[in-house]
Amino acid sequence: MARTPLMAGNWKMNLTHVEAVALVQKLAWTLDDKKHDYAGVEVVVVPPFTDLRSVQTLVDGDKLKIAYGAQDVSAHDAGAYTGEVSAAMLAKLGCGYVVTGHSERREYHGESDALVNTKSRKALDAGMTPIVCVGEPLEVRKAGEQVSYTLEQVAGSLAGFTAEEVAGLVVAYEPVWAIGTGEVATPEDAQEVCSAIRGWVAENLGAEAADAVRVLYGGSVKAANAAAIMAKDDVDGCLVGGASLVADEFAGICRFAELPAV
Ligand SMILES: O=C(CO)COP(=O)(O)O
Repeated sequence: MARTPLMAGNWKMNLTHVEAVALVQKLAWTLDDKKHDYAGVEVVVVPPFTDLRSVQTLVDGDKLKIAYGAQDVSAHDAGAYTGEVSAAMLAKLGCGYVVTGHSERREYHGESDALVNTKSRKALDAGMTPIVCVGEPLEVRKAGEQVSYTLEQVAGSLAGFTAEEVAGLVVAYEPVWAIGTGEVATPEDAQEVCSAIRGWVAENLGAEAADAVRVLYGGSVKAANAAAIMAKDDVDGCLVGGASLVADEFAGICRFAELPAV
């Protein structure tokens, strides 16, 4: 099965809603200007919560071919949870995606696989696609245990999901040591773990789900290295941090097919 490549820009805690509108406009303009027609690539931006309404208005008003999502979601449906944002609120804003279990949330907010599992379930039940993040810290990589470590996160984060549900979702492999460090994993490093994730899905949920689930790589992706990473069989897209804040750079990543895979 041909999986649609997905390029998602995680803006993290950057850009006001005013800046968000300018960036999405420039991104759309840059992609359209190249007559690229997105070449079958799904382009997604993941701004802070406060930007979502403005991005929705722009995307709907100008009928942009850019999807958007949120960086997190509450594990609760509604009620006395000060500061949290529910899946229903995000769905109402037209979010197609929700990032769950980003390593920054796992690290700074103590998010466990069980919590990531609940949040992913909330996103899915509200009709959005979770982008479930997994990946090992440097010590684990140094010990050569990146595959078993990451698969344990996958197993915990996806526990209880059916084969049909997993077929439709996205798993992002983001080795923590490659995030924001300029230290990009080699395409072979990315392929090793992305293929192990697909293998885990095959073993636990069947070949059909494994064939359909999209597995992204994230960590210091730029236009200059995207094509080589995307050339790997089990990498279906990228979750991009810093480079997604610059329209030309992110557009370059989305147009990876036109660039040499060096
Ligand atoms: O964490 C990331 C995306 O979610 C990766 O961030 P960088 O692309 O800035 O390394």
